[in-house]
Amino acid sequence: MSQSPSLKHKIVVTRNLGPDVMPILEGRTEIDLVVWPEDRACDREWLLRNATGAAALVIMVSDKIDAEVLDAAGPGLRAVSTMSVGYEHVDVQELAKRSIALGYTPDVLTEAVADVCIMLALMAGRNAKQTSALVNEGNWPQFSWAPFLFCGPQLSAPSPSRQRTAGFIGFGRIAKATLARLVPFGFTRCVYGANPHSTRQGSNDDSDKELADRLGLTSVRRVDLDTVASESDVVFVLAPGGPSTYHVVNEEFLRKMKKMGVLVNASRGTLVDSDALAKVLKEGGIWAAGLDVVEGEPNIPADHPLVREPRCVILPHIGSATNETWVDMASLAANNALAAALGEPMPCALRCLPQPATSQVTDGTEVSRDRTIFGFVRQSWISKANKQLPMGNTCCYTLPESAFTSHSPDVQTPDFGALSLHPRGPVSLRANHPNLTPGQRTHHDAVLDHHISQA
Ligand SMILES: O=CC(=O)O
Repeated sequence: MSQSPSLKHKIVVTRNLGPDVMPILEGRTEIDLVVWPEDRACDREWLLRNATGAAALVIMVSDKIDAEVLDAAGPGLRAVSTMSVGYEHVDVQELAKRSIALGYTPDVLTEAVADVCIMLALMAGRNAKQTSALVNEGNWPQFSWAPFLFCGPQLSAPSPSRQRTAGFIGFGRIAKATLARLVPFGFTRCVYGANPHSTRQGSNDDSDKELADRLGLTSVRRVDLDTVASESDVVFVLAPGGPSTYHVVNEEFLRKMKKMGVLVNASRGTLVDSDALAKVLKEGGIWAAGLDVVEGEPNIPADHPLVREPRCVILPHIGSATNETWVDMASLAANNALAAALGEPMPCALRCLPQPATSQVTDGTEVSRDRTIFGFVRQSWISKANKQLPMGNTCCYTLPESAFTSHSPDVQTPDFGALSLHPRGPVSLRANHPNLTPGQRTHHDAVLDHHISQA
């Protein structure tokens, strides 16, 4: 049966996802697809205008999603789907308040970003910026084979007695994939820390030991940030952005690093204080820095203090930019949006946020406060349902408090501690839909639509 246009689910996409991926959304008769038509970052005004009535938004890191956009979209918005693993550009608390889910794209980019971490460590340590510039400027003849000119610290251990230590701020999937790449370079030790505001203390000795054994390392240790700074030959910054990690790499941290140390940041620019880094580089406090991200990007002018530092290699946030990975990320972002719009569970949703696409119907007893994320009900649906649903059996929906008070192991951020805005406990609804049986997972809007059409 063909659907009338007004019943179609609107998906707004802020950047054309290319010929390999757009067909996932194009040609779906149930979808009203609206795509930003230009080959540049989407204008906010366009997004505000076009978001109206959307069931899902597919967005890029360059799109800021806040209350204004969510207001513009209206109560039908079920999910925001970002083509990224990071989501600092999305106001997750605002999403949580409105029970809007967030789709994102972890895992598929892990290897590509880990590759770039190694590339940046090598480029920064080995003077790639200055040396390639002199070739590009036609100055090779002046510098040919001057002894020690452009020497830098060797990434690989030059001998077994000179062991290398890798340091990480943030120790999630990308950090571990980067660490694995460092083993053939002769790195034998790893120290890692989260951020100074984290409430999580101490190592998980078992998993650290298991990782060390698996990779053939002498040790993997969770330590404080001072130790990460002082013991590491290369410090990799691979933690989520946001207020809790803002400027964790500040002048104090940098001053504790080894003079031959290299700093690599492939996560978010806000974790590193750019002015402090420029100052410490200029004064020789550390050897070099390799950055895929800079605070304030993409508006980094040519006279930015870090751009002017000869041993600061800067890439324009291309950590995940391989053909394979971007197709995978774009496909996942499109599939997340499609699933949410159709009322199905997203293939990859942020676990700390409500999952409005599905809910667990119980027999009326409170679902235990376990880690399940099913069962959270959209506030808009509850009020709509209370008005419109006939009364009958009781369905309870529970809020998993733990989802808001503990951190997802995926994201390792304490920001979610702040998401305690939802512990409003189980919500009871009365409905007499014949298909609502205890334990069943169903889709709110589908049930509601059914009721309305039966009424
Ligand atoms: O930075 C890129 C991402 O978050 O995917």
